[in-house]
Amino acid sequence: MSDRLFIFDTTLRDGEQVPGCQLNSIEKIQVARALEELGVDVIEAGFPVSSPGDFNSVVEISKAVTWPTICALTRAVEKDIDVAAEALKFAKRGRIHTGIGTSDYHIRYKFNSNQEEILERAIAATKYAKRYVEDIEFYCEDAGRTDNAYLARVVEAVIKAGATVVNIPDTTGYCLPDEYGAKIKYLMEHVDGIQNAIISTHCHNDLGMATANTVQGVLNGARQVEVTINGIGERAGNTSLEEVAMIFRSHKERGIETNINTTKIYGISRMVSSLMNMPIQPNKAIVGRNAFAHSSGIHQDGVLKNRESYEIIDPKDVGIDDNAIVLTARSGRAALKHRLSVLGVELSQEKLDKVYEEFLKLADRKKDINDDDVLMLAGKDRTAMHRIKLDYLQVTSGVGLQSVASVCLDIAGEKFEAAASGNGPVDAAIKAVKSIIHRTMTIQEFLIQAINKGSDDMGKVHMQVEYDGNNYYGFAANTDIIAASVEAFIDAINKFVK
Ligand SMILES: CC(=O)SCCNC(=O)CCNC(=O)[C@H](O)C(C)(C)COP(=O)(O)OP(=O)(O)OC[C@H]1O[C@@H](n2cnc3c(N)ncnc32)[C@H](O)[C@@H]1OP(=O)(O)O
Ligand SMILES: CC(C)C(=O)C(=O)O
Ligand SMILES: [Mg+2]
Repeated sequence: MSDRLFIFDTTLRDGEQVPGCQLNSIEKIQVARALEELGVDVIEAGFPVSSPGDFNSVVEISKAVTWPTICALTRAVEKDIDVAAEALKFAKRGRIHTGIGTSDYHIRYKFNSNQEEILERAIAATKYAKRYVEDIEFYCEDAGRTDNAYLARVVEAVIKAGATVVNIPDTTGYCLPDEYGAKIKYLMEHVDGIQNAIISTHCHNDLGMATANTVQGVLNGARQVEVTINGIGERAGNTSLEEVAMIFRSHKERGIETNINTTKIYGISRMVSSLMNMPIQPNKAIVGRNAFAHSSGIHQDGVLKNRESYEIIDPKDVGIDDNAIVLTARSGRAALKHRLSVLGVELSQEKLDKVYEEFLKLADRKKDINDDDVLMLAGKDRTAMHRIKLDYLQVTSGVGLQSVASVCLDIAGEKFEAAASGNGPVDAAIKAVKSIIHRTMTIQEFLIQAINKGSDDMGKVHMQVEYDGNNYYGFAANTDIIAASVEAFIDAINKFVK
């Protein structure tokens, strides 16, 4: 029998506290709907007393979302609780999340108070919130640095006062995993009435231990975890939802189940990153660009033989189409052969060895080896299937001269000629091609690179052409860089002229 772990997402509250990550109501609704689809149990939608905008977002999210509980944060202050209750009035299931700092740091310096007074304020706030909604969560802020015996007294008192969930935040990310786990265990064993409430974790990542602490909390009895997409949150962030969901999915033997549809993880991760303008570090677990990318030969060989040699998660389980075999100077023949085979090229071992030698020379100079590079090294003519081909090109250019180009295109076996002048030889040749093709196309990017050193070098051209609202990519390599430019342009055109 598995135990159900409730997922409380606070991307829109703790996550949104991060400088530069503020969202407007429309964006918050978009994220809230995606969280609902992902299968979270609770969405912490905001801190309504903090501003009219945040109040309005909680109202609108409450209307937009159907089944997850909508939670609003407050201080242990009556006005905050009144405003939160008002903001939650459209929620099908509303929760008020109130609380106060319980560590000596908070009691002495933030509140200039003492433990008994804080205990009274905690009870009063819980009772006050209970007048509005049944579901009350109480947070003991800085519980990570709160003495366990006092913490147990507060937890017991707020459960008696009506709290349905008690949150034990490691607000400053200070705890070690065994220490945090022991804290939860202590509460499970010492609080009278603990069975009447769910214990929640809320861990920050200041020492990079948010996820480890959360897991220890769960293994010692917590049944709700407070998490964010991509681990976004105050300072170094919160525990990331995707990590917790995948940890318990990967370790079924621990008997913990969530309602998360993990195949939605990657999509919402990208959405949050782009709406909040918060890039994801490439090596971020589960959702980083490199999380399923293999770039060294021994790993690539192992993965190609059996994915599980180097992958503990199937990328499809988190909504990523496939893993990536990235070709670099650390790749071996197995990876090169695989990429060529995906591109429809099969080589004998002898030819593969030769191409591999050239590949290594190129990869030492160029970090990113793409399909076009690989095909070029294998000596494959990518243009064989093209409908439009460059038949001939003649250009006059020089200092003090107007550049003029004449081109002839072979379009499905028929020849078309044109000439044009331009601002340089490439411009003249491109204009001549355009006068034959008659479509509105714009060159968005144009990159010329040398492959080797020396004046007899091949020039490689990458071009991005915009047509009818879409971007098409063209590539060509030639010792004549003007010819390479025109060929790259024609390569891009062949992608939309069928
Ligand atoms: C750990 C966390 O993430 S907690 C959530 C953090 N999020 C936020 O703070 C965002 C929203 N905050 C806000 O919009 C504002 O801070 C408000 C509206 C809550 C309060 O604004 P102000 O009235 O101007 O107070 P200010 O922010 O300067 O100071 C906070 C006050 O709340 C008190 N306070 C802080 N936490 C609590 C609490 N849990 N319960 C009761 N009082 C609290 C502080 O002691 C301080 O009171 P004081 O001025 O009497 O010393
Ligand atoms: C408001 C509380 C739950 C919080 O965010 C924290 O303690 O980190
Ligand atoms: Mg927090």
